[in-house]
Amino acid sequence: MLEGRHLSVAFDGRPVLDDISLAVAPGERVRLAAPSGTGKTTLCRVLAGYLAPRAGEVLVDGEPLPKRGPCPVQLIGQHPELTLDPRMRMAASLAECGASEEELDRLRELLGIRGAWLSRYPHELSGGELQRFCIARALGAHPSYLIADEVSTMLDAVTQAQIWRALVAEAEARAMGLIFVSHSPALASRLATRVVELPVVPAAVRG
Ligand SMILES: Nc1ncnc2c1ncn2[C@@H]1O[C@H](COP(=O)(O)OP(=O)(O)OP(=O)(O)O)[C@@H](O)[C@H]1O
Repeated sequence: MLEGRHLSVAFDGRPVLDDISLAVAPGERVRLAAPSGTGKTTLCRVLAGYLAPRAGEVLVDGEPLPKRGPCPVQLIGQHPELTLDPRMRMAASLAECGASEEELDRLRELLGIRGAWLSRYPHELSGGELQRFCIARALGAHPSYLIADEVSTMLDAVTQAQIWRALVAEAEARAMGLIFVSHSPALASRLATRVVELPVVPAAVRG
């Protein structure tokens, strides 16, 4: 079980998340829904250990996220170009996730990553091509929970469908919990097994 307990976050003294709790079970596909600017990305970052909340805790099977080693919660964001080291060729970036060669071959096949892309640098690939690498890296780290924050916003419909097919197949095969943010109602209703509505922090609390 992935749990966020009583999470609060403020930026420059302005509360964005106020006492949010949620729990996601293995195999669930939970959509985080809320208006733009409400704190969905912020919550994703907290749940994956990228951002420390000012109050509350994140637990996986009752334990805090590890400080070292592969994180059981992997986050894929909206900006793959910001995630990858611009000085590393894609093959090296992909290998960083620690998966075996056999597993990397399988993930490349699953996500339609072409062999010719491996010797390139990030700036020599399109956003959609880069995103496939980010997804492969996240899956290669064998997370128990995967958070996908608007991962397919920049992709055409065919690529979007291919990537989501792959993500759902992996999630089902591994009983991996999936938390996702998508502004596409059609995609969201097809994928989600549950929807969590994030409350808008009222102005009185925001100050
Ligand atoms: N590092 C930061 N410093 C200051 N404010 C921030 C920071 N990150 C996010 N915010 C603010 O926190 C609020 C929530 O942002 P967040 O990106 O989590 O919203 P969101 O629900 O994901 O929005 P969208 O649907 O538009 O992507 C916004 O008002 C944003 O401007």
